[in-house]
Amino acid sequence: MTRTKLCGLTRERDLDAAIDAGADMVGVVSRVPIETPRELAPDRAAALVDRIPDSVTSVLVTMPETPDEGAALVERVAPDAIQVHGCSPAEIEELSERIAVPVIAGVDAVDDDLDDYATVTDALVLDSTDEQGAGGTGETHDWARARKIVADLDAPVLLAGGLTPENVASAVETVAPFGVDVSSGIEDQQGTGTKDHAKLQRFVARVSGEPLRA
Ligand SMILES: O=C(O)c1ccccc1N[C@@H]1O[C@H](COP(=O)(O)O)[C@@H](O)[C@H]1O
Repeated sequence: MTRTKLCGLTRERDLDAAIDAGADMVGVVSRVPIETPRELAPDRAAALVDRIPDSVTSVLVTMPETPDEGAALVERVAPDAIQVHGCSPAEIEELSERIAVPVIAGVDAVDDDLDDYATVTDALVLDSTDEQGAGGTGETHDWARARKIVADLDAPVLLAGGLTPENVASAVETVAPFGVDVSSGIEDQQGTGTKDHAKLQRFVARVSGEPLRA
């Protein structure tokens, strides 16, 4: 079974739609040093996380400057897992030692040090990142290379980067990841930070291969 993570949720109604659609994981973005419409203040991120039922994994997506900053944000937002972008393996190892929740590393699919991340994290998000390591770019990457990474790495890999309801079934077939992760591809217009509920339902249905829920 391929897990589905729907990310960059900014509104209660989008979060509820993601949960109703059957997402396994849902993500909120907070404290990132880039311009993104998906960024929430920590208290707002905490309020959304508080709404998520135990059956769905809440993921805090962030780009901490230091492990201390990441640990403080986890304490404030109280997610089930933290996804960090732009961190070195050493910083991730230090963060893991300070918190009680799993750490997911957001990494660029073209990097060649992914083994170093796999040894210190609970999972990887294999993404198309910008020069600061941020995701949410809406860009796909080389899925043939991604398939090899998934097969070779000793850690669960979530495939991200430019996934949409239209291409996700093909991505799953080509890459065979542990899970898939989407943000901009289910927005009403790319880059708005608000989700199109029909798109997110279609995305989850295409991953599971099940007919759309009523
Ligand atoms: O979404 C963002 O703005 C963001 C900012 C900083 C770090 C990560 C971010 N998003 C992550 O990007 C992938 C999916 O991106 P997309 O589907 O290509 O838009 C996902 O893991 C988000 O958590």
